[in-house]
Amino acid sequence: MAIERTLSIIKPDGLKSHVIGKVISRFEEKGLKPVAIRLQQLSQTEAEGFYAVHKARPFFKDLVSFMISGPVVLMVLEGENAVLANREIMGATDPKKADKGTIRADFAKSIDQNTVHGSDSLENAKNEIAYFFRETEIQTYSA
Ligand SMILES: Nc1ncnc2c1ncn2[C@@H]1O[C@H](COP(=O)(O)OP(=O)(O)OP(=O)(O)O)[C@@H](O)[C@H]1O
Repeated sequence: MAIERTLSIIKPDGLKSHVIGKVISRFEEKGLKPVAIRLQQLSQTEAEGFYAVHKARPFFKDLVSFMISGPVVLMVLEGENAVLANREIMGATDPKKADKGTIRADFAKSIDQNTVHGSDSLENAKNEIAYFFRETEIQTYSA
């Protein structure tokens, strides 16, 4: 088992529905430690840059508008197999298809307002963490 870091974002709908604490608890309960946390209003340029891989997708414009519709919580999560573990805790992109007990099944309204983002590979996690955090903003701690 490898200790990894991954980027997690609580999207604007998660803040509007007041589930920041519940979402973070889901991670902590499953052994993913937040080692950096910041509340931030993303600019349009930051959101477009973050989702640049989706630029050609039909939902890109709406995705960017949604991501700047209010502040988000940016987090680095650390733990065993953190990238995959986070994806499992989040559930499928579409909350209607997400397993019961996952964040998206329990808190998300729709595929476009799906409460959380999580890096989908270790390589993307490294890039996404570096997109938002300097190494000095990440503070690790043991049990
Ligand atoms: N068909 C769609 N209609 C509207 N929005 C979509 C659609 N597909 C994806 N999205 C939005 O774009 C985001 C990125 O899509 P992607 O396919 O990378 O999903 P994901 O990896 O599960 O989500 P994320 O990257 O946010 O963790 C999704 O989280 C969702 O908010």
